[in-house]
Amino acid sequence: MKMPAMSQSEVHFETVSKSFKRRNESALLVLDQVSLHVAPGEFLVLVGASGCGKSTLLRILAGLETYDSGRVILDGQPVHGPGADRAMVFQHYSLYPWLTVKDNIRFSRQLRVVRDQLTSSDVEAASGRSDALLSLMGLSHAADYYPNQLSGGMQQRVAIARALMNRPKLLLMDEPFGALDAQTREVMHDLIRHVHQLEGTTIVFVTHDVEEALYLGDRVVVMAPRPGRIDSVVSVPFGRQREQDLKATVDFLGLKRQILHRIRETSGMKTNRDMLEQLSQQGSQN
Ligand SMILES: Nc1ncnc2c1ncn2[C@@H]1O[C@H](COP(=O)(O)OP(=O)(O)OP(=O)(O)O)[C@@H](O)[C@H]1O
Repeated sequence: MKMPAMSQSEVHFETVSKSFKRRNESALLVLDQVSLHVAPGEFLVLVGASGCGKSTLLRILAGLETYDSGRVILDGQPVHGPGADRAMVFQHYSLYPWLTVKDNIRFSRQLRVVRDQLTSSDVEAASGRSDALLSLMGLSHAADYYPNQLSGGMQQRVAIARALMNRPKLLLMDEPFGALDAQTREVMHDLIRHVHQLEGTTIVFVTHDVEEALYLGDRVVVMAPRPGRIDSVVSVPFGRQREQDLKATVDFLGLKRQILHRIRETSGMKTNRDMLEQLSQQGSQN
């Protein structure tokens, strides 16, 4: 199935800083002068230890969070709030339980049609788009199901289809597969890569899973915590045609090890062996 190519966003973070005020404590500097460029059509993945500011960076780009200084430029314009040019997919599926799969996917488009006072042919075009997305996501047979009749992987496919419905130029994904089992995640990885190739939209994707990051991304940005900053950027050298076997290759495993090492180094996390030794010492003292 061929779908019309979307336009693709370009993003510049320019020395962006963000802190959160805390009651009875000094403000928490969550992002410290972060600069980052996301090229049009790029699949960029953010990884890093818990609390290093990945979700905050994504939410700023979505326009859901403010920032204190610096600039976030999306297609030449500063970001000051959410917009129809961006769509976000979260870890939890957040579908409307009272709507069928088909209506969940069409809902945001219908709202837009009403708001923009578009014509009935726009509504028809929206139906064509939702049918195409249902087919792309392998959900045509489930168009009339309700969310509680779907597995987690199916629900997340609906959420992705819904996000794509308005042809966003930028798709923001915050650990979208974090709640799925390993097998379903693999299926979703190939699906989202296929969607990216077909639709061409720029994607910024947050994950804890380095294997997922390397399998999906054109580049992997490693962030470091306290304060949140960019530690390093890895250009993924595997081309865009990837298959699951790639994950077992020496080159893939080498890069994975290198990134995991950076995450451990920057987070100050102890290794498993350090922790086990500490626990066994505590055990022998008791
Ligand atoms: N609204 C908020 N108010 C106060 N502190 C916040 C708020 N949102 C996030 N934080 C803090 O900012 C820091 C960065 O949070 P963020 O969720 O961006 O990190 P993350 O890298 O995505 O973490 P994780 O991988 O655990 O999801 C954390 O210390 C978090 O507790």
